[in-house]
Amino acid sequence: MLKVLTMCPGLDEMIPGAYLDCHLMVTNPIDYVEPLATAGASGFTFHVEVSKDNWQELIQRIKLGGMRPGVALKPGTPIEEVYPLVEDENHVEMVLVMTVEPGFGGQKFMPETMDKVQALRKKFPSLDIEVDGGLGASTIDMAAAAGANCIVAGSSVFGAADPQQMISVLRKSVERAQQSC
Ligand SMILES: O=C(CO)[C@H](O)[C@H](O)COP(=O)(O)O
Repeated sequence: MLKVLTMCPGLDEMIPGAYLDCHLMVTNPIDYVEPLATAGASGFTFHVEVSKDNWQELIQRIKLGGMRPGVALKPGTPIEEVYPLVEDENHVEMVLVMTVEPGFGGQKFMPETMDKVQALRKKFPSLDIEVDGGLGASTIDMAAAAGANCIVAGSSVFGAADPQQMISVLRKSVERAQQSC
């Protein structure tokens, strides 16, 4: 069980123009909508596993807070669980397919999660699909080919001798995959 929570009000002003993509691995995401809106978050991604009863209200509140709603799912959660949230009139704008168990950086990419990315891309050709966990030079092509277009990368970028070059490797892989569609 993780207990660490850090909010940084005014982050948007400290890094002007940055897209602040906030993924909440918490039990009650609705409690954090207002604090994150105040902190200047751009995107608010909640977990489908804890939002079965209130995702419609959550999406509405996130939008009212001026943020972009996204939904995340853990490796063991079937992809079908997010379909209603993408298909609803008031829908999420991004799906985050976790490619490791949520919790910590530095874990090993789970290739079996790519079936979910593929299914999602086939059903929703223009949806933003994010992947998070173990993404780096040796795994990015798999994720990009499956249809992911938003990449969360920690260890591979911050541990690289040249972080900018690593970001470019990740970006080019996604661009190549998109061109070959
Ligand atoms: O927090 C995470 C899991 O909950 C992520 O996997 C993390 O942010 C990305 O780290 P890495 O690229 O090292 O896997």
